[in-house]
Amino acid sequence: MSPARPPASRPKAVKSPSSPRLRAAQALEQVWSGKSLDDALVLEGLAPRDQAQAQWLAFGTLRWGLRLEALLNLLLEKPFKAREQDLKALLIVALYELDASRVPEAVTVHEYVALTSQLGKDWARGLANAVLRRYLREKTALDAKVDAMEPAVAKAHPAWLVEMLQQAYPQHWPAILDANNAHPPFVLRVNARVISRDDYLARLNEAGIAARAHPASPAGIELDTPQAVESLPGWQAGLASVQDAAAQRAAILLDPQPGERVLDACAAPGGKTAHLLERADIALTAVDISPARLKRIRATLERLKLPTATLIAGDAAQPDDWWDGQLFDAILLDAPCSATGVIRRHPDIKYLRHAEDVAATAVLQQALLDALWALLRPGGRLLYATCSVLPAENAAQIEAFCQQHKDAHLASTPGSGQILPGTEGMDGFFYALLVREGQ
Ligand SMILES: C[S@@+](CC[C@H](N)C(=O)[O-])C[C@H]1O[C@@H](n2cnc3c(N)ncnc32)[C@H](O)[C@@H]1O
Repeated sequence: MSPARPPASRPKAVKSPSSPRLRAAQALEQVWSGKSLDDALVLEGLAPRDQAQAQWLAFGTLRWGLRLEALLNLLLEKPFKAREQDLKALLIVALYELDASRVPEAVTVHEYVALTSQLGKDWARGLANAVLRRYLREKTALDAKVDAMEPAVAKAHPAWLVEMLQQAYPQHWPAILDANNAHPPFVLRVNARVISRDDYLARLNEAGIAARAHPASPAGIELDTPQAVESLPGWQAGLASVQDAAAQRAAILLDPQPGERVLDACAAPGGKTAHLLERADIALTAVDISPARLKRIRATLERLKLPTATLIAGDAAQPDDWWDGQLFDAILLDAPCSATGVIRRHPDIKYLRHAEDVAATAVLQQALLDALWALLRPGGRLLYATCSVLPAENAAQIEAFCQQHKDAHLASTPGSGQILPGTEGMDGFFYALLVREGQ
């Protein structure tokens, strides 16, 4: 009698797969469970080309995932079980790639079918093959079916956000959804301390990088295609930074004057801190609650060769813990917010934010405003900023603040107010410049 054969070993899923497609699928699965895309997408160990593909797939899949999930449901006889979320994520990435890439479809299907084995799910090869081939056969009809579903599904947004946008912008909400699904432009801010915009445009031109002056920001330059920052002329010498034109408005609106004491209250990673220092010689204090993020400010100021600022890890809503008691001439409060204005840059927001977060964030913003107002000298100005499009965090927040603080006056400065995503190519932002009455 021959000895009993050992049971056939089941293939095991690979932890850090070499396939960029699997890395994107893993990232999607982790964002579903609450991780940010920055933390979820692991690029280590991939060649630069594969890193770019993993990023392209992860961003595209998160941008359109809520729609692709509905599409996948139309293709399945029964939904995936909890232990099959890895397979579900892989098929959603596959549907995105089949729709968005120019790789021959048969090759793409073949690749994804093979990847089911790397998940340790050989049994799913037939299923993946059938689902993806049926999608290709019935694409037009299936896409039309999803187009006809409610806007939250067809335009891939969470239903709560669509409802809030419809309420706030009864005319404009469809354009906001479209802008959130568009690819963001790659925008630079030229360091005005060391080079003019025209001269930096000439440097880009010499380097063969197509770019033009941004119409919405005096220091802004928009590139035709995104670039690795290290390949930009004078990057290490601090000639330029990456920053959307809407974010570039903060320093312009606060307009720091030489010698002023300025507080940047929620400062990390420091894009606006640096811009303030590029515009004037000021005594700047930058506070952020996250010590890890505060380190990034230091690195940014060093690269840009800017004068030092006082950097403090602290809670801006509890100034007694860190304030030296001297009033500020100007304060920037770039408050934590829903980030609903920058979804085109951070599509994971569609999964990570929830309706109840908006009210909770508004409470935090109010506490920050109240605490910081007491630090402003009479006649001084506080610029309140968010990258949100929701009135509860913006206009309604400021209206309530002005009602409760009779010494607060809302300045009607051009360029302030609500910027909707896509307006003049910008991210969605909100600015309110408050002046404290008195001398
Ligand atoms: C919108 S981001 C600021 C972006 C920054 N101004 C820039 O331009 O690079 C908000 C920041 O607020 C910080 N933050 C959140 N709650 C805070 C608090 N209570 N006190 C101070 N900082 C806080 C977060 O760590 C985050 O870095």
